[in-house]
Amino acid sequence: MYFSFETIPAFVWAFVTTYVIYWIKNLRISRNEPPMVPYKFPIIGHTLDYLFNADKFLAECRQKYGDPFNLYVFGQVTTIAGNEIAHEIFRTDTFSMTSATRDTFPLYLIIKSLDDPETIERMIKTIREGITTKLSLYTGRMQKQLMIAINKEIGDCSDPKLVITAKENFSRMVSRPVTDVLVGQEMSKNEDVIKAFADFTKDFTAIVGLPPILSFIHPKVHSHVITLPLRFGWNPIAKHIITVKKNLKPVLEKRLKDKKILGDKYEPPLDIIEYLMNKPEYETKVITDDYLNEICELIFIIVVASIHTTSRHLTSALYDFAGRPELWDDIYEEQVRIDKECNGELTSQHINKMVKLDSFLRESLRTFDAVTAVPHRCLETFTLKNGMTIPKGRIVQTSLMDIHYNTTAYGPEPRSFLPYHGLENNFSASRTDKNYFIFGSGRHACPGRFFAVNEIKICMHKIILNYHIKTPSGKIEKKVQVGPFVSPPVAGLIFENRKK
Ligand code: HEM
Repeated sequence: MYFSFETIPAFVWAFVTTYVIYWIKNLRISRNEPPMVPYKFPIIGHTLDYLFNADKFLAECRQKYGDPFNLYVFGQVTTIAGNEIAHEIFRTDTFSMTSATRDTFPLYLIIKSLDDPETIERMIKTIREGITTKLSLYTGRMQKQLMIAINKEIGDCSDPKLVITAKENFSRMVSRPVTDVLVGQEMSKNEDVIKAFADFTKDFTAIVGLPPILSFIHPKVHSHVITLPLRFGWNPIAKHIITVKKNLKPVLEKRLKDKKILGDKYEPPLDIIEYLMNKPEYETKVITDDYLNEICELIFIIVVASIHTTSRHLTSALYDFAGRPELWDDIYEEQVRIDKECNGELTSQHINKMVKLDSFLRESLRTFDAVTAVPHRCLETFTLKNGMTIPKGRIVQTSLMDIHYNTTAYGPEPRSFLPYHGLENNFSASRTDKNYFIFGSGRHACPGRFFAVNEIKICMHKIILNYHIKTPSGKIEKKVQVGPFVSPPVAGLIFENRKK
């Protein structure tokens, strides 16, 4: 094709015209839709308010326009659902979280089986049958792994020690029991595997976690550009999968061999790889590369869902504890009493007795401060009970602030930390309800929440028993707010051995 500099203006005009047509078309709001909040600047819409003033801005919109309302953010109309509407969105399969996160978190490019809806169903079943129903059998092992992790990552603090939590040490802490449960006790001794699981999500997010600036053109442009390096073979996180595959292969082969030799006398280890090997769809006589890939992909999807989430909330709960000296004695006393009762060997019953710690954790999860979370895409035009219509393709963001800080459920000061609200109202940390969406809601509510809450409780129980914990400022440390997203504080925590 002939190309000259004279053709450039033509290209620019074509681009601008296409874009303006797309923009006008995209902004067409049908009659029964939630109200569109007015904005000053075309194309930019509400993006700046959403990025730099999300909490206050959304609260003002909610007050003026009710629940739900529409914003124009990063070139897309987005519906914001709060405490009156969100449970309707979460209750129906017409809205999908998997579809909504496809463009912003394209994990399917690394883990190909994610493209098959059956994989998600299989994973959820695996978590429910292989972890949640067996949770009591894992307690001893989780405790052992967490003690190893605490000694390694925090260690002896005869003198006060500042531990920088923004490093990976807390995800390694969480990664140990997860490794034990997923790939077995033998592999949980392997530091490379623990590191591979701990670092996988962080490394993936580092590649794809750019602000969706190109979504102003189209969300697909953003997702295609951020994944370019992956598509062209630069895949720095493949090394984690290779590490796990290399170490997993001999373990699976030994299990197959033992089963063959021992027959009925074979004692199946309790872990997810054994659970999978006994499922008809994973039955095999030989560990081929395809087989290894299939098992590894499922394991890594569980890793992505579990480690980063749990370690963020463990870290945040430790900061919440460290910044509130008025709670230290009360919660410590509960841990001492339970420790004496179980002689240092926790069982599920003992974890259930940590009611103050559980209530404290629920409050830490409630006040985590993410403004919006858990986006869902509308798969078919949907009419809400109030008669409003959400069109096909629309992304609906959940206004966690509106749900978690509503005065009807949490009283006149819903933003204050109410450590025993859960205990007084019989709401455990893992129980979802319409005023507590940290684990989602409805049929797709997080299936790993019982495991996550147990892991955080065991870890906090052991840390509180062994250390005094303070913040460097002696006050409550601020979380890191980036637009509507939030991360735990980064000031570090000061640990000091308790005198026994
Ligand atoms: C504190 C830690 C965790 C938090 C805050 C968390 C939060 C969430 C949320 C908000 C959802 C979306 C729920 C919905 O759409 O209604 C979810 C889904 C999910 N979570 Fe978790 N999660 C955590 C830990 C875990 C763990 C440890 C596992 C695995 C062992 C896990 C596995 C999953 C899976 C498989 C889904 C998808 C469920 C579905 O689509 O049906 N999560 N999680």
